[in-house]
Amino acid sequence: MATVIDMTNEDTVLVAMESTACEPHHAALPELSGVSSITSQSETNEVSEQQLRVYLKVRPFSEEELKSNEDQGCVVLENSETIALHAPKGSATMKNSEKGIGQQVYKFSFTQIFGPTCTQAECFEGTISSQVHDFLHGKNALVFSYGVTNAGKTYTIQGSQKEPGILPRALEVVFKHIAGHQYEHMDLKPYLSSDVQKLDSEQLKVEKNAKTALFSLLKEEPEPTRSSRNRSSASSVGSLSFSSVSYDHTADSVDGMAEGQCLYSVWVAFYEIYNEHVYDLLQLAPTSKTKRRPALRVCEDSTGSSYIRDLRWVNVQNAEEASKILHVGNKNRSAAATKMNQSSSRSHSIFTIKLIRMEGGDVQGLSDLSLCDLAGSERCNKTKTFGERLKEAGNINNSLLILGKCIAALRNNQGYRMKMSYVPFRESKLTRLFQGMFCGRGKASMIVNINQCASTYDETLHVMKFSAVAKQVLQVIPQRSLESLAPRLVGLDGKPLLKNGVIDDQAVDDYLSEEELLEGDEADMSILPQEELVNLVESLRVKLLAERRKNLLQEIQIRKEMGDAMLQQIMEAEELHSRQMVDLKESYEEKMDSTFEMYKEALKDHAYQCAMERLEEDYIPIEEYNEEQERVKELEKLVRELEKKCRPPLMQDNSMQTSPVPATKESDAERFKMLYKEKCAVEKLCVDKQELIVSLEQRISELNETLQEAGESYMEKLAEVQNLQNRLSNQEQKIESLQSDVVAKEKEINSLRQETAKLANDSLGPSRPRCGLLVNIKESMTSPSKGSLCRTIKKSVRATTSLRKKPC
Ligand SMILES: Nc1ncnc2c1ncn2[C@@H]1O[C@H](COP(=O)(O)OP(=O)(O)OP(=O)(O)O)[C@@H](O)[C@H]1O
Repeated sequence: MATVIDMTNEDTVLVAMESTACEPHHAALPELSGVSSITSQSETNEVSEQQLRVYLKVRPFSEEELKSNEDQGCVVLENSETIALHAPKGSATMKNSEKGIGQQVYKFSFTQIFGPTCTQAECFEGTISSQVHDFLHGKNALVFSYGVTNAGKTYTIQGSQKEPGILPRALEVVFKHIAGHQYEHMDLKPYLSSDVQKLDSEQLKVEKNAKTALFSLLKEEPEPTRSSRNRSSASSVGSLSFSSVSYDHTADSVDGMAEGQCLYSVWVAFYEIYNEHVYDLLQLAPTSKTKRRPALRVCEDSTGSSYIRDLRWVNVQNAEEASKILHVGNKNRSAAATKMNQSSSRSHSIFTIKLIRMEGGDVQGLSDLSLCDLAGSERCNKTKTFGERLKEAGNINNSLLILGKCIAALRNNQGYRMKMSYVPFRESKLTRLFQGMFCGRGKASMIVNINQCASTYDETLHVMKFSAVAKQVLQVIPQRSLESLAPRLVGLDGKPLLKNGVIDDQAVDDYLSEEELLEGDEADMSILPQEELVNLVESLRVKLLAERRKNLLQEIQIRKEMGDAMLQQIMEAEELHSRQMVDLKESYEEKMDSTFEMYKEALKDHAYQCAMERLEEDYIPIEEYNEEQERVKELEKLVRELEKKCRPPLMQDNSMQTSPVPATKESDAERFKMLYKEKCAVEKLCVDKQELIVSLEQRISELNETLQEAGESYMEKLAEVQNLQNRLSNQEQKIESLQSDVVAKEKEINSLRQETAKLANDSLGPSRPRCGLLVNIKESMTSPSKGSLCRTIKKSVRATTSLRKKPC
């Protein structure tokens, strides 16, 4: 049976969130389910809070999808706010739920759900029409469509020819609203994030040419503007003066603007964020294939608001012109996409409308409405993306992930928290650009698009979980934010315009020039007029003081709460400690008892063991015992017999007790004597034996001593023998060496003899003078007085002969 998880339950949502870590929510959060309209929960004098409005749009099945059995009842609309997702067979969700991870059915609630049969008009009315209304009244708004590829995001925003989406409808409403009050000149242009720039005639010309060139891309000239019909009224507008600054009245456009009349100027921009680069879709794409589109930089102005530097703003006079701009952008987008071999939107595209409001000749307000068509949130592995596509998918997923992180962090930070989470707005271009919208500069809303296809169920579920968290974000909207101040009007150089067209050099000199400020990506700032700055500083100072006071009170409260909590913790710890001590004592006592018992048992065992051992030692086999008993009996019998034998003389003694008494005494005395003699003899024998023993012992000790002496002398002799043996072996070695010497000498002598004989023979031949070693040897041999060699030879000959004579 399918288990149902209600995603309206916030905790369940948090558990279900896969990619975003969320902490448990605070009680101050409003109830999540059943939010169908603006639920402005808490309104103070300064700020109002509003839940982020998250709408759901369910796309109808296409014919192909129906043919390929995509309709498996995965999406069930329960009512206008609640939807249930049933995991189809084969989906990862179903497999996981079968393994006990996750659920088969998830329920989600939305601000409002638009089913497959809903029209674009109903969708517009139900979603952003109120935001468009706010935009017309000076508030900023952001709408982004979110969903997987092919879920209908672009269709929701742009729609088709027959069924225009929310963007053309918004433009329609805007132009309807300002009809008759349109400022038809282009000389007031949005500048930085929230300023207005006054263009001179040259710039105006450039602006007009650029617009014409842009429209020529569609091979169409802009149609005559509806506002031109109101030119008469606009021409009556008198001189323009601005809230705190005025500009030169010489500009022809502002001549004749009526005092108190409200006029509007509409500007649009269309750009995309592709692979973390911002591209202007209203700039002509480079014709050369190798040339890359120039990427634009995201900068910040003095108020910390992000804007895109060098982004093209085009003045539009009616909805048709605006939709043409949309077409030009789309064309550029698809041209770039074709170059990059794209098939579906792989970038986040943003269409922004800026509305400049002038009243009584002053620029009174500037508001913007951005519609962001996010790239599909599909996962890389599912879509089998590689190379460039993988990089794209990585960037898309990354920026969406960061958007998710920002939303989760914003959601976590709302309400009371000891530690605020870092909101990573700056980690992606998308979040960096729309940071202001989440920080009180306007209202944001999200239209989640889903299809009902079974094959994309898992991705759709992921999108729904993301939106479930997004829906919990509370937007804090200040009643009077910095944006509610009139925008600054700046001149060509970006410096504020002062009264009578004179630039306050002093004020300007106090600040860096725009160029200087624009140095570096982050340091792009503009200059505020001094008076406004003073006011601003004063209001900020008051705010700061109030904030500090609030913070101090909060800190005191936090400290108190922390103190209480710590005290509570200490008390609990103490209680726990004492409980642990008692437990420990009890456990030790138990342990001691058990050890005591153990020892007792061991002692018992030991005693039993000993008894058993003793029993074993004393054990006599029964046969032996019986034999012993028999022997005892025999001995007793023998004793009895002996007693019997002894008895007759006793009986005789008894019977003759009265007559022969002296005879008995005599015999006893004799016996005593005899016994005494025997005793003495035995004693003497004992003494003799004792003496013998002593003498024997003496003899033994003497023998021992002798033995010891003999042993010692033996050992000495043995050592001597050993010594002699060593010497003998030495001598033998010497003899051997001498023998070998002798043999050598003999050989030598033999050779000498042969030599001599040879010499003798030679001497018989012709006489030659005798010389050389052999002659000397012979001479020395013949005359013993000559040479020591002869003596040596003779000696060795004698030694050899004597040795030969001696026995070895
Ligand atoms: N409500 C609807 N009624 C009829 N057709 C729709 C509806 N919504 C979307 N479609 C059709 O579904 C298809 C996909 O829509 P779309 O291109 O808007 O999706 P997407 O989410 O923008 O996709 P991608 O992220 O790839 O750009 C289109 O053919 C579109 O016409």
